[in-house]
Amino acid sequence: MGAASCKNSKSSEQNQENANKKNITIGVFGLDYAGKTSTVKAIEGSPIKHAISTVSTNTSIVPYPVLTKRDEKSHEPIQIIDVSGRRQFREHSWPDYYDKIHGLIFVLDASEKKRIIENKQTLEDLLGNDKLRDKPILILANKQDLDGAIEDEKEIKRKLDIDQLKIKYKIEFCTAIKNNNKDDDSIRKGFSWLIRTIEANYSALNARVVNNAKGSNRSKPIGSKNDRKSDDSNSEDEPPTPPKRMIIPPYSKARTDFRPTNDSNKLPSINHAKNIPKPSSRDTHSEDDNDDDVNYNARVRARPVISPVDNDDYSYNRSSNQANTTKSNTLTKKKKVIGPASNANKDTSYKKSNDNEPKSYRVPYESLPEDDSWSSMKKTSKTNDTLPNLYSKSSITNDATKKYPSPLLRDIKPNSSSLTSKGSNYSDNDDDDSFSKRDKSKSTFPPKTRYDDDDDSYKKFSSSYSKNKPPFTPKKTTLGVYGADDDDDDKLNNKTNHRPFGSTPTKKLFKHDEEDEEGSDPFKKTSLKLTKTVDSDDDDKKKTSKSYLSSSDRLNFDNDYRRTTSKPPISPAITTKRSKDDDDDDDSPLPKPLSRSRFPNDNYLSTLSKPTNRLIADDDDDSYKKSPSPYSASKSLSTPKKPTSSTYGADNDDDDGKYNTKNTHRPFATTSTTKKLGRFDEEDEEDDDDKKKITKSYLSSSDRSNLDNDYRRTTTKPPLSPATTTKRSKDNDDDSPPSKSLNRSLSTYKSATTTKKGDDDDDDDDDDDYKSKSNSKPKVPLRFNDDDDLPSSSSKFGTRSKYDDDDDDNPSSFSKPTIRSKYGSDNRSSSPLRSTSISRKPDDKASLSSSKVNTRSNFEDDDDDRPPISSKSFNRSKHDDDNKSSSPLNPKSHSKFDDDDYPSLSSKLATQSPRLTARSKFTDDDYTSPSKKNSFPSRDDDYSGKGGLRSRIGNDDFDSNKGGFNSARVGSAATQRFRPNMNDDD
Ligand SMILES: Nc1nc2c(ncn2[C@@H]2O[C@H](COP(=O)(O)OP(=O)(O)OP(=O)(O)O)[C@@H](O)[C@H]2O)c(=O)[nH]1
Ligand SMILES: [Mg+2]
Repeated sequence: MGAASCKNSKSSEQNQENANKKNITIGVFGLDYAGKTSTVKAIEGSPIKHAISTVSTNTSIVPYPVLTKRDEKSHEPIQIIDVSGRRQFREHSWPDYYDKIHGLIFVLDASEKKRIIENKQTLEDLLGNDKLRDKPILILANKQDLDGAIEDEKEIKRKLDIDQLKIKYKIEFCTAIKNNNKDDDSIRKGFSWLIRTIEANYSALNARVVNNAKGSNRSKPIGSKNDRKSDDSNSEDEPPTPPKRMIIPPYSKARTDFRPTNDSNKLPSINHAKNIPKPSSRDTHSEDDNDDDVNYNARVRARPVISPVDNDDYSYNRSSNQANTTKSNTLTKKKKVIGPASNANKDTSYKKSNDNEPKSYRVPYESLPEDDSWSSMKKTSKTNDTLPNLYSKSSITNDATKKYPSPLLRDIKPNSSSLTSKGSNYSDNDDDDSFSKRDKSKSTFPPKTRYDDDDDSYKKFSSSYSKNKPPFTPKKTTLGVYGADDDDDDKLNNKTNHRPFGSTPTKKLFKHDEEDEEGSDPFKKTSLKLTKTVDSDDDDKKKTSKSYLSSSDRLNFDNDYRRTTSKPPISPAITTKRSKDDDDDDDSPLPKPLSRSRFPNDNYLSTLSKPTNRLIADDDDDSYKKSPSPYSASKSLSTPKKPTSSTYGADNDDDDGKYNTKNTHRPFATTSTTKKLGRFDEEDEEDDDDKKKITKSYLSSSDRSNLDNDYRRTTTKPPLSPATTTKRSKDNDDDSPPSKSLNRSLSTYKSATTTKKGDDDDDDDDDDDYKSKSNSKPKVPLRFNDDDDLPSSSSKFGTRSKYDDDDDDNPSSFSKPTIRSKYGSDNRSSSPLRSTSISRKPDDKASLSSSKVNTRSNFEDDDDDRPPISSKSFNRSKHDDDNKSSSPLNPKSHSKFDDDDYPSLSSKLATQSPRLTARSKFTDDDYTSPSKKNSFPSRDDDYSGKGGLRSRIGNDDFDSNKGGFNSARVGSAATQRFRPNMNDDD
């Protein structure tokens, strides 16, 4: 009896423990380059010095920040979803995770004041989303180590307009990266707060998560083993089935079907470029997608990339956007591209793609360790998450679910937990404290942190928890282990010292696009693959990362590509140029002075100097000119984005109901974490119009970049003469009807000008830029006024205009036009040289990916992001983008997140040499003067950019960074170089 009772009590105790276990999922959001990934690494206990831009989504499992071993037992590890901050991801991928997370972390680059408005809007969108309503949020003002970083909490609150935020939030000032052995404990402190807060409200929060999961057809909580298992089997053997509920956006009808019904679990989420073969879909996701107009030919030939999922997402977004915002312009086109052909063949295509793909690629996918037990998690494997891509039908801003009034306005339900009642959850309570602490720590750097105590252990630990997907199962919730007291942080920290957040290897799912041009079937080219990479060592990772981070490394990659390329570069000039850029070019007799990454614009100059323009050579040029721009239509459809929180309706409490409903309509569909846009069917080539559409819609920056790469390989034709390019740009001005987009852009320009007249400072900049382009004058745009005082013109274009200020901050860039132009064009120019014929070697990437760093993104960035140099694309990006933003018809249509905003630098530079020049100058400065920001140049305001032209310009820089450079970002270091120091201006 005694034994039995003891046993019973023990089992009951275990049951209780299990019941108490909470599966918590945290989403990490923020603009690109904010430091999200770095933050996650820090939470994992393995801070890194250089992070690589995330292409899709990474899922990490970190140990619960426990105080005691018992706590450890009683808690499930925490799943952290690290998403890409790129605009397209923000719009299309982020919403997929909103209903799966219990809380979120918003990371912003506090040193990048130029993007503060963008941060504000992004945060606003997040908090305004019904799915995130009342979910606690930790706001991390990152990069405090950089000069000019906002250190004042009040200032942050004011700039982010969260003073009145009713939800539970906390602001922490942190430095996510390793900073000279100075550990910043604020991240973990904030994280602990977040977890505690979630636990305090776990029942309600988890109910929403679970309900949402159930609501979806494949409703299964994230990490559900069984589900994943079944899903996997399906994914392997069965063709994807269309999502049950599809919203067909006007332009993307054909495509919508195409999305696989796989569960998020089953579908691989894509992460870092390292796992993805060069031609991979990353491009599609790149922010630069806006430049879709870019060469259709290049795309089709060089690299068909498409993920059905992505397309679908876009379509979804688009539909939603149409209702509310202007964001989804390019997306629709993309859908078209994929369209019918894809539908017809989709099932078979999938299979084909799988069959055709190299086994090596398939293996990782098959071997997805979904069922890995916890022990397996401890393996040092690093995998990208398999997080599900839910169908996000709404963009961040446009989410249909956003019915609720701005979080700022709404009240929060009282939390049952003591914590809540205590109010500790609210940032106010902790803010001062934390802030003061932070200051202290700052002054007394390095502050003592648990890292300090147990660096070794924690480091070791970091990888131990990696798991592809945690076997999360919703369990009965109880009050958080943590007391109401927020002060637990210290304890937690202490604890954590001994038990640092284990890093979790992430599974990386990616779609592998075969470059088989043979296959007309787009699907054929696209395949979803799950790659599991095993990271043995943090050190190794670091090493790898370092190796890749350098621009030279990128160059190497490029070189590798080139080597792979069967065709030699066409023009010696180009070769020279290239050789210059690429350190690795053994073949090139020329010296390797600078890394391309550093001087993105080099190509540009070279291009100019070169007689021929690749774009011209393209067969599609004519068509492109003639082709109507579907884009414009889509744009016209787009509606101005909701500007502020005020827009949000009154607070609704129906979350659950809505949630469920939503879920029903939006089942977890997707799989691949990464959504990739841009899919090219060779069949499409037949139709010029289609081509055009496709090009526009699909040419994300990444795609463009890819195209570029492909281009280089394949392109046999020399680039057009600079004169031609210039002419083109001029033509645009002249109202020459090259394309609707151009016309539009033109009109936009005009309208912008008209509207702006008198606003030389802000809006005129755009015009100036435009003019300058045509004139080839590197004129420094007036637009670069400081931030916040945007003139009315800015308002026209939306919030972005506000960011114009930032640009102004970088006047120096203009002063250095020459340099910039020089470097800016590198990517492009090089691209044409490359011949498409060379199929990308997955191996290349694989090899790269082998580096445990998040190199994947790097690779993709490098190769893929490079936009093709086609003049079309340039013109288009420029004009289209501008048009959108500045279109008089849709004055506000320009959503801050428009893809256009991220036109590929190269594209713009190519065609708009004059403008580019000005731009380039700007960019160059940024690039050239990284010193301003400790080699962490802040990004241009371009993002935020003035709504209209200006933003584009700025964006262009960005794009170049992302598309060209970003894509090229091999390592964070390289990235840093690329990133313009806009902050410096401030
Ligand atoms: N100086 C400094 N640099 C940082 C800090 N945190 C991140 N970085 C750098 O900023 C760059 C971007 O960091 P990531 O962690 O990749 O940023 P992210 O938000 O994940 O960016 P995406 O994945 O592109 O969305 C990298 O070069 C990092 O090394 C910081 O606290 N201080
Ligand atoms: Mg990242």
